[in-house]
Amino acid sequence: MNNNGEQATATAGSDKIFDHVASSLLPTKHGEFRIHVYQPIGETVEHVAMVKGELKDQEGVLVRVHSECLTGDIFGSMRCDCGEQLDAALARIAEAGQGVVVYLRGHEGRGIGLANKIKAYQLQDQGRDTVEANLDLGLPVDIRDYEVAAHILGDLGVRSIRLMTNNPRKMKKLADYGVKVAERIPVLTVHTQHNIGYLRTKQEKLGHMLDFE
Ligand SMILES: Nc1nc2c(ncn2[C@@H]2O[C@H](COP(=O)(O)OP(=O)(O)OP(=O)(O)O)[C@@H](O)[C@H]2O)c(=O)[nH]1
Ligand SMILES: [Zn+2]
Repeated sequence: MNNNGEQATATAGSDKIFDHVASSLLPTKHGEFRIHVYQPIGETVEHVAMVKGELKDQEGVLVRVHSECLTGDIFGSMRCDCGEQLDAALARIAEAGQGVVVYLRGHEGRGIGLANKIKAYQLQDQGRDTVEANLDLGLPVDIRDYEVAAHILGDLGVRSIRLMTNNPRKMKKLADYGVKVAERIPVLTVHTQHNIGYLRTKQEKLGHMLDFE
């Protein structure tokens, strides 16, 4: 489907990697968006693009590529800043009148899944940081891939993006998949006693650009 909900097929070159399976208007507390659902070929996971305004052939489109975080996005967990970042991104896009949040399912826990993330939280309560906890579980620190996000942006027709992120790895991966990242826009959220350790580890071990002591 294109931005107006008409049927289309997502391809990059000749390699079709997903079906664009559904699209509808979606009124939200940030105003009206169009929601698009994408399903990778042969998978059951459903990714989402929340689109505001016309994106086709546009330069410098505001984009948030957001990794699913059930605890933060849905339940308002204060262990991380995901929910706050998602809300801030939707608000900023609404204010600009144009942009998209690409919401990546299957990215939970930086790719290790919900149960493993919760196991990691338990280890964090025993003093490990977010990186050490994954390693203690015998799991990689971050196995997220952004190819599908790049294809979704291609399907929406954006020419270049202003990416709302603090994560340089995400920027590089998207660029490696052919997305023209014109600018990075920091997504700064409030530090609390609950998330300060998580944010500090992101800054010190994962290279996130977070400007605090
Ligand atoms: N394994 C693990 N994953 C976590 C933890 N806290 C949050 N996450 C996951 O981390 C993902 C969010 O990634 P982050 O590294 O926080 O941020 P980012 O999206 O890479 O970068 P930004 O664009 O700057 O937000 C979500 O999928 C969360 O479920 C944790 O303690 N352990
Ligand atoms: Zn989170």
